[in-house]
Amino acid sequence: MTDLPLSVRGLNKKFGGLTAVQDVDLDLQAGICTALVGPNGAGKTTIFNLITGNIPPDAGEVLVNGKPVRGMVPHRIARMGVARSFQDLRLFGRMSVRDNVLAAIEHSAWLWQPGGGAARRAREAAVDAALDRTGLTALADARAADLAYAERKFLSMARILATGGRIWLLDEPASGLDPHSRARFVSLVRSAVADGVTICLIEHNLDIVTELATRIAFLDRGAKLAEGEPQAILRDPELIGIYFGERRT
Ligand SMILES: Nc1ncnc2c1ncn2[C@@H]1O[C@H](COP(=O)(O)OP(=O)(O)OP(=O)(O)O)[C@@H](O)[C@H]1O
Repeated sequence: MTDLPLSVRGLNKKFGGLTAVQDVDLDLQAGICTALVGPNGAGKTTIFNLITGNIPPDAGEVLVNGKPVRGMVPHRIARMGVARSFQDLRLFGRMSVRDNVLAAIEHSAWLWQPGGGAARRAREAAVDAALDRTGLTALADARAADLAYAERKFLSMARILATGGRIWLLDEPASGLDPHSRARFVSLVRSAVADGVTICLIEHNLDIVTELATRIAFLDRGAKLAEGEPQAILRDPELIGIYFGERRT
């Protein structure tokens, strides 16, 4: 057993003959940002999918606050405080910005309760706070499909914020952002970390990784090759060679 917010032990996943995740151990330490770094196809998103119950592992265990989650459906794991974003965002395009955030709460959060004025006010307050922190208040009534690219990315962050989850799994949340939006994103994540949120970040931009991550787990072809402080990992010539495509034999 462990007191860590999130721990992964001996995780394995094959898709047909392809080993996507191989014997991965990973500990997310409380209140820091841990980055998963590795080339395309290294298994990073699959690890998120295994943690959140979106796909079942072939072997291994995921512990949330020390509790095994094997066999639980995704919304149950989300209610334990695990909030995630997807590369493809998965917004409801025809719904308003506000309703997108509300839907995230109602599907996954511990704030959700079936009824009652107090519960409804708590949900509305959580939505308002999330829109405020992501700079989307003025767009609350816009359709998600009508948002600009960066605004959609921030909407995805607002959905996470509103759940009140204390463990965030962020899958390339800053990809494609312009420099101004990227700086806003970095400051949003920093303030969450300062609030004690535990974050696991999949990110290809190593500048953002350096800015946000206290630890890096480096993956390649499903296996964790190294874990440590960013300075150590990002200065390792072998890992950097793998990252930029100089394949090992
Ligand atoms: N549902 C699936 N069915 C079959 N193969 C899959 C499935 N999901 C992922 N894979 C394969 O598993 C491997 C790991 O994929 P994954 O998306 O986890 O990598 P990644 O490190 O997140 O890559 P990227 O940085 O490109 O997003 C890849 O070879 C991918 O094609």
